[in-house]
Amino acid sequence: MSEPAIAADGETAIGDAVISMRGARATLGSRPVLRGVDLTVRRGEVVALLGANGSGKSTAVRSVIGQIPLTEGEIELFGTGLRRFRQWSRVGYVPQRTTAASGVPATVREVVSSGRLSRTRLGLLSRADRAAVDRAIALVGLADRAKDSVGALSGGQHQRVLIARALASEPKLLIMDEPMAGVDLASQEILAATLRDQVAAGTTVLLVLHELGAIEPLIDRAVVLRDGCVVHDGPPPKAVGQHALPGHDHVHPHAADEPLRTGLLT
Ligand SMILES: Nc1ncnc2c1ncn2[C@@H]1O[C@H](COP(=O)(O)OP(=O)(O)OP(=O)(O)O)[C@@H](O)[C@H]1O
Repeated sequence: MSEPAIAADGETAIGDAVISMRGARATLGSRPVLRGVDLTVRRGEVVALLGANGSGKSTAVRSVIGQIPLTEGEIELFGTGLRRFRQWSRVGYVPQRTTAASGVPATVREVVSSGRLSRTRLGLLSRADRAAVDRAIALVGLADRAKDSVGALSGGQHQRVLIARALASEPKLLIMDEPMAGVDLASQEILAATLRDQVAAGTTVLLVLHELGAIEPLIDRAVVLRDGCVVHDGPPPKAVGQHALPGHDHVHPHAADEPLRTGLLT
């Protein structure tokens, strides 16, 4: 692959790959979970990674951030091979939420501040760092809860804290694993608005989603995985009828003439 062009501001030029995954294979236990995945996300794009339970979505994004090693294939972030990539403050990651609240007795501000550490020297937050933390907390609508323990928050508010933590480093690339899962409607609307602001500011976004829901209008492209392989890479599939209802765990894609088979149903 050719070297990406470098714009005057030192960023990769518009249209260049921020995430480039080629021929990715990964195994968990003895199970091949990624079986040759190609995934490119260009600067400024919002890409949804869709697919049925167990199709490999979380494994793909966790490989992108170096949490799961590939057995074959290559990953580049901002044009740099993952092994040499060090600029983690440019990447915000929101993991799949497993519990409503963590057992750690930390306040909202403490958790969000931890997302800023990659920007600091020796882990000391400057006045500008603290301002960025407060901005991230305000973005997700939790300014009045900054001193509260995260344990006292609802599931949706907890998810907003995790997103504020990812935003605290003012990342150029935001990767979120099912950000809307188990989140109440009010929090979903706040999250959709937060994401809209990030996209408007030019942030590149990769989202693992079960359904497109409130963020559908923001999505440029959808990549659908099935059994660890890409079965669709193109316009987001449209949810129609019953399948547009919240809680429905898959999406029917419909092309003009013939339904597009993404394998989400089987
Ligand atoms: N540690 C592990 N050891 C063995 N298999 C695993 C492990 N972790 C996950 N798996 C399996 O790997 C497959 C892919 O998991 P992954 O979490 O990437 O799927 P997913 O598409 O994100 O699914 P979901 O929508 O349920 O989050 C699943 O079948 C899962 O059971």
